[in-house]
Amino acid sequence: MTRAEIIDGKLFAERLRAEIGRQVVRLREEHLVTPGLAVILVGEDPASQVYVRNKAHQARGASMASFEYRLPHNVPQENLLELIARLNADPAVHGILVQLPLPPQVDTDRVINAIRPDKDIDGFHPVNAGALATGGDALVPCTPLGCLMLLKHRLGELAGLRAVVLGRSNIVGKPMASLLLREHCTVTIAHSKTRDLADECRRADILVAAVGRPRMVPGDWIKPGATVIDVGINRIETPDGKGRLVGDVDFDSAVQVAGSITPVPGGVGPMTIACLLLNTLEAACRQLDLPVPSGLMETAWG
Ligand SMILES: Nc1nc2c(c(=O)[nH]1)N[C@@H](CN(C=O)c1ccc(C(=O)N[C@@H](CCC(=O)O)C(=O)O)cc1)CN2
Repeated sequence: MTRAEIIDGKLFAERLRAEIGRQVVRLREEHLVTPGLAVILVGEDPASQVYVRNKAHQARGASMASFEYRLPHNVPQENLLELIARLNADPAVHGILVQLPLPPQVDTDRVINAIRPDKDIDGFHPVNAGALATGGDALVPCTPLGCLMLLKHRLGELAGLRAVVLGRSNIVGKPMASLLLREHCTVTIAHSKTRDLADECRRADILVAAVGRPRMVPGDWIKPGATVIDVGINRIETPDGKGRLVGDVDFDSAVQVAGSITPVPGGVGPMTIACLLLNTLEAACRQLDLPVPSGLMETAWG
């Protein structure tokens, strides 16, 4: 059996970010506007600190303005809501992101609902979630948007393909299913209560695994030649004590069966931040009634 093609999300994300950077410079030259991204981190979770640092760094790398807010883990919810209200009203800020997860004293839904929908570059606000589900103009959650870009890059036309999305979260599973439906795939959402999970997966031309369980999907759940998108980022123990990241798919067995597959790390993860920058650029253009640059993905891969 030949090995699957590895879908290089890191390279794709680098090229996409470079193209976003060129569009940001053009926006500044032609319209005197600099897209601004505000990132809020509550607490000291080590992984979240890394993601927030990377988001701010990559926003600056794409010539955007970046504003970082770090709040203590025990911050009262009201203080966080006040900060969001201030950023909602700030014309230099076009996109607002609150890094998840939040500590237990904070009601995540209240926080997400407090962000102005047109500045919600995570696409988590119910207005954006509803618009995506009903086929309207939405800011789309970054991870599923990144997955879709990788799929279109690999497969081109997706219409008619059978897609299984493993996982039903609001952040990945549900928006991923909506995006695939929008591309005219035949979509199944599978989850922990799905009967005959392995058989469901084996029917998929496209399998998106987003369950957060290390190496849950073995190679024999995969249809030969299928495209596998692994959203999982799970840190596991190793004998040397250093630990390492693995996905929700058992890469070593899956790579023998699939037609193409995203690795972990270096697959979907880097696309999440690139798509965040894309959403920030889009949000800035919409707020200022300027045309949203199109074809960025095609140009990036050009
Ligand atoms: N407000 C949000 N919070 C969270 C989101 C989100 O989209 N919005 N997603 C995740 C974390 N996340 C971005 O915030 C994220 C996760 C992983 C990566 C990434 O590039 N991963 C690398 C590996 C990194 C490592 O070594 O640890 C990879 O997969 O190659 C980027 C962003 C939860 N919270």
